Amino acid sequence: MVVPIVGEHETEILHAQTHIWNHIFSFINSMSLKSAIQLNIPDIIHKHGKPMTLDELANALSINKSKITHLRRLMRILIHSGFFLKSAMIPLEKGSSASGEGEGYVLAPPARLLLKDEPLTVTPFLLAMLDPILVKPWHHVSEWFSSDEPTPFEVAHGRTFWDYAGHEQRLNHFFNDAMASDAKLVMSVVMKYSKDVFEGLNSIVDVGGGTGTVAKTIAKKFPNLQCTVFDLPHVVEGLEGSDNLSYVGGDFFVSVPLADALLLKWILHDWSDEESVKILKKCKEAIPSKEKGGKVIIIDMMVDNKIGDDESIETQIFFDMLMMVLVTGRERSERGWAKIFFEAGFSDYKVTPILGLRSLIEVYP
Ligand SMILES: C[S@@+](CC[C@H](N)C(=O)[O-])C[C@H]1O[C@@H](n2cnc3c(N)ncnc32)[C@H](O)[C@@H]1O
Repeated sequence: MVVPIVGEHETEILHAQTHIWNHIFSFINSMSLKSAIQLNIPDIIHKHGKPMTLDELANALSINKSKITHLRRLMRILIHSGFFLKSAMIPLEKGSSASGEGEGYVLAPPARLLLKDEPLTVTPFLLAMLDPILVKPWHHVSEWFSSDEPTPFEVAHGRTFWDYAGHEQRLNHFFNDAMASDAKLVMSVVMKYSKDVFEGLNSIVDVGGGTGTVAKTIAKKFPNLQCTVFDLPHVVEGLEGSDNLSYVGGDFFVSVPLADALLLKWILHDWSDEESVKILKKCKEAIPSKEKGGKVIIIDMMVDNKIGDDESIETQIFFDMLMMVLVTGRERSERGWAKIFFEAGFSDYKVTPILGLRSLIEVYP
């Protein structure tokens, strides 16, 4: 143990400085990960099939030779943040310019979800959330607190997120791709553990269903169930349905297509309580009574402070801040959810916590 040679007061100050530095530079974790994805590092190491030396990685990346030692520094932070491991391997060949440690890089378990060909990849979500369009509003949060604008996004870009996505094709595409990638992961779990929520229905509308990843999964598993994807016109424009899948453009503040059940995945966390109650009231108008099987199925976060582990708590708080900065929404506790359900005239709900930080909530008229 190193005996401190400064007093208690100075030790405290120096600790405080480290804590602040650590927070100042937290973005370096996200940006380093983004660089690795853009360089295709997880896929290259995965395809290599065995531990990959720095030299082999540098060759495969065709980076400028003068950058090899910098690549090692990038890999070091990614090892520290748990995306790669170094495993002991064959000794280095003579003349190698690698670090001399005789080890190669392999993927750590979370990096598997960053592979491009992995069906449940999170890469499109990562690239979307760290795109300059979505990062810029974070520079305007303090200014937003003293402005009349509803969101920092509007301070930064002069219009709402949804309006911007309707006019800027690049944002529309990368955001829809991000949502589709998340929808695949979520549906893989829902179809395995909660498929029964769709049993007995004749029709379902995926409200704000994006480009239809969720609805396509349901339509395939339930060929007799009529599935409709309902979203803003610019999102569903030009998309082709199939026998039991169709696309409808519209605005859920105006009306929602009629169906036995409605699905709202990652919708209500985008909106304030007041706006969410309006959407839920439109949903209630579109479904039959509880006795006739009418229900709204919500897939969204239910904040639980007793969740226990620090990473989960911090991730819930990150999402709540994200909703504050990009849109007018929030993440809700069970109490927050119950409040908007009852205000919109629903009578009961059932929570199935099968999706990690998110839950499947059935809400009955
Ligand atoms: C966070 S995304 C969720 C997409 C999809 N449900 C998913 O989880 O993969 C929110 C969706 O709501 C749609 N949306 C926003 N405002 C809308 C409105 N007024 N009427 C219909 N859809 C809307 C967006 O276009 C977007 O596809």
